[in-house]
Amino acid sequence: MTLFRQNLIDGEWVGDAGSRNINPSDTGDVVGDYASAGAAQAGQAIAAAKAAFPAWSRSGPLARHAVLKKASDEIMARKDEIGRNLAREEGKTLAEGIGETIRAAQIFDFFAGETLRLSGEVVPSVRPGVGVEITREAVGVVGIITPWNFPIAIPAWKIAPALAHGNTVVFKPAELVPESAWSIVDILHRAGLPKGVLNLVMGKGSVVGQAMLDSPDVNAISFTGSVGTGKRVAAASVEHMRKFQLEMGGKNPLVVLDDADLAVAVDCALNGAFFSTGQRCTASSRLIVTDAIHDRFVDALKDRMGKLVVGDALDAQTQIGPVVDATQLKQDEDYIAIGVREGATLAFGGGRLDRKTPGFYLSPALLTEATNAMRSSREEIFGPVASVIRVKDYDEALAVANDTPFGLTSGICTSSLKHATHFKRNSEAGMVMVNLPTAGVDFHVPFGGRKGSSYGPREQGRYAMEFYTTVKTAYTFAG
Ligand SMILES: NC(=O)C1=CN([C@@H]2O[C@H](COP(=O)(O)OP(=O)(O)OC[C@H]3O[C@@H](n4cnc5c(N)ncnc54)[C@H](OP(=O)(O)O)[C@@H]3O)[C@@H](O)[C@H]2O)C=CC1
Ligand SMILES: O=C(O)CCC(=O)C(=O)O
Repeated sequence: MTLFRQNLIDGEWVGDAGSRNINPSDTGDVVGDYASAGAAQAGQAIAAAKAAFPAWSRSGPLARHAVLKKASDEIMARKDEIGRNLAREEGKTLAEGIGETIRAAQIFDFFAGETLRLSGEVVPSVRPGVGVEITREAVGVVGIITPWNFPIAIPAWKIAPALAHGNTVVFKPAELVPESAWSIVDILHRAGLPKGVLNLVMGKGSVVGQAMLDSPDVNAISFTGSVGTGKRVAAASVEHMRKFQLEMGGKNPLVVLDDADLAVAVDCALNGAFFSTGQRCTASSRLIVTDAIHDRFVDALKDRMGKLVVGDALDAQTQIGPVVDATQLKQDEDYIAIGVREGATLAFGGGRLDRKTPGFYLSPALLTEATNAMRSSREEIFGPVASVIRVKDYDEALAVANDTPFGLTSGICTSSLKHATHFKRNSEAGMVMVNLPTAGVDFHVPFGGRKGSSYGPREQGRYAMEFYTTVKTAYTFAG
């Protein structure tokens, strides 16, 4: 019998089956059927969150700590099962799926701790006899809209701080990956959240997401996804004068200098560009390589790419799973063709692969002799495709790295302290890596970028409080 999952609205599981979840490694495998909310149900979820807000925002830290800690413990205890489901619905490998599930458990644990670390300030006024208190309050109803590429970690790093700081939530996950989203909502619900505090509205972005954008009762929206949808979130949020936070694309550079350790550089490129099938906003899609190491780097990278095992995400041997769906596969292929038309050389991969099961398998692709002006070097591809751009020296590498509309992550492989230090200071990115892949970040420190990649306060770690709280300054005349 096919699994069927419903939406959670005001503490009740509701809705008829409306959308089917398919395994991208085997399109004949149905993960389950899922409710698909309409605008009316989105409205009910928002109303429930609004009604639940006064009590939840006044609940003490211990009540919030208990729920978040319990959720963390259950996610960790069920990491293999939840991680396997994640790999089955999204297509990242079993190891990546389990790793991401562990990361979600760690995030809930971190924010359980945050509930006990909340603090304010008491400062003397410039006026005698007056005291000033600076406190943080919950924002209200937070709309959370998430993408398909990190089906459990991204919902976790938005939902956990929202709840920890006393907000109520309306959560709309990506339609492609509802099982992971459903699992964490089910776990949090059973962990003891009062009704209405967390509402799940699976459904189409153009319907459910849009209803959230259009509602005056949604006080803040945290969004991760494409630049196009991010701009819609921004425009609608300005209209309603609400807080909003956007995490969007990247065109992240990995600079490889002549003095780099070749093995480290190739590891960083392979991991950053192709792991998770390149479907990370932090992926290294531009490999900017100085002249003297260029040919050795390309040869060594091609050699390693040739050994990558591309296959069914649930097969323990697989290193690169399938692309998430047919639309994304076509986008990847289109960009490879665009790169070649613009003059790059397809030095490795780029073709569809046949495997035992029908799936969206693409051989990781390397474009060489690329320039930074090519569309394939400027626009986010979001697949296992990287371009190598040859430069003469560090100065040119830095200029090319910064010449992009995006600014999420950047990386440099070098043994020079001088260049590493200069790059950390001068890279126009929110996160900078030295001798590390551009993708794969810690869960307890700020995450976010500059320019077209991000808007609003940082996510994750203590810095998340900036978005999920609002500051109040209170003056008291005590005589
Ligand atoms: N920065 C990142 O981490 C990500 C970047 N991307 C980029 O975006 C491209 C397209 O991916 P895609 O999944 O279509 O990205 P979208 O921006 O369309 O999707 C992200 C989320 O927004 C929702 N959404 C869609 N339309 C609206 C709307 N009008 N109002 C409110 N919410 C809406 C989606 O719902 P639903 O999909 O369920 O309809 C999903 O939950 C990728 O190829 C990649 O380049 C994609 C994912 C993550
Ligand atoms: O690289 C990471 O660890 C996180 C990437 C991410 O958040 C994303 O691709 O949306």
